[in-house]
Amino acid sequence: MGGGEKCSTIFNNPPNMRRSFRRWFRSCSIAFPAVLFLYVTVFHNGFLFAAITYGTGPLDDVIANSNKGFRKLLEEGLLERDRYNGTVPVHRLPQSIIIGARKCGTRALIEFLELHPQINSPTDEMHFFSNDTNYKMGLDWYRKKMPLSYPDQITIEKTPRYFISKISPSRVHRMNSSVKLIAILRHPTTRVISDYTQICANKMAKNETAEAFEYLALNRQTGHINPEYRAIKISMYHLHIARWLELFPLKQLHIVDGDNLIVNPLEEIRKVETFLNLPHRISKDSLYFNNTRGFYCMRKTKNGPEKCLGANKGRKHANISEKIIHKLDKFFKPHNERLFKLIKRRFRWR
Ligand SMILES: Nc1ncnc2c1ncn2[C@@H]1O[C@H](COP(=O)(O)OS(=O)(=O)O)[C@@H](OP(=O)(O)O)[C@H]1O
Repeated sequence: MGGGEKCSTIFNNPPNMRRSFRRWFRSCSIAFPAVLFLYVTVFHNGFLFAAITYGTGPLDDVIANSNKGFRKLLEEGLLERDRYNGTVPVHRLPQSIIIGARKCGTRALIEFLELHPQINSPTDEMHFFSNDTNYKMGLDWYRKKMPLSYPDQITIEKTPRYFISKISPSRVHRMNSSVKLIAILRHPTTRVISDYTQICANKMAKNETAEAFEYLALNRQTGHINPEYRAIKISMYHLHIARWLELFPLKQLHIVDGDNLIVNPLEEIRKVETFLNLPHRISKDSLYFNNTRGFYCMRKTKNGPEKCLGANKGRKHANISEKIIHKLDKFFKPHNERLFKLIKRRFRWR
């Protein structure tokens, strides 16, 4: 009879039933939207959560960040900091650009600079200003490719191609005429050989044969240096620097000594920190000489993991005869002089 009793209690006691149903309905009407809200905001997009909780950054950026999902952002520890300073990390256009030159140490430079807590950079080269297809995507596309950063951080992009690209200076200038430009240069002959070595390595990887250096670097009839060989053209630095200096004042261009970056990276990095108006935060603890690699490598934290650049940096150079090296050095001398005049600074290149 127990079951019957239960049924009868319910059916014979309608006010009680209505009261418990109302109580149940009321708690559901509060709990259900709350659970739904939490699910959608915290686990699904993060955008609403970020917008409501932090709500200080431009909506566009909050939406862009939400692509990563709130959990991902938390993993990266990015939003953790916001709890303290009330800001949201956003994608910013670079305030500084490493424009090249190719094979002068651009990768080492950006990786070393990344050790600075106030410097952020995208992992890849953007080729935004030098590539028409990318450029047509617009500044907002470019901006969203930049890493998230805080107001006290500087975003730096590096694309060595900008150095020789004729169109890049005016496009960069249009984006921001006060952007800080960083160029890194190395002995022009060493750069040519490094460039050729890289092209040989790429060809070998594709099972193709590379032409001999002398065929490329020398005019086949006269035996003189061939200024049309691309690797040689890039090393005629004044041609390219002049294009940048047509639009930007010299004080807005810092030139890193690529040869010194190899042997004394901290000295060069400190100069860049000063140029960017940043405190010196990269110490000798973060950079150490790796005997096996024969180059400086990095440590983000004192006992943290070590990181060296990939095997495609610091390859054994192709064997070039002393005679051709001498010819190249001689060829570059007047070009170097023109560069020194332009930049009001000399390099001790032989
Ligand atoms: N710390 C450290 N580790 C490894 N390599 C270093 C380092 N510092 C400077 N370099 C020199 O960087 C040269 C490659 O230059 P880039 O990074 O500009 O090359 S690239 O244009 O991006 O391909 C590369 O040139 P090669 O030695 O000719 O390969 C290196 O000499």
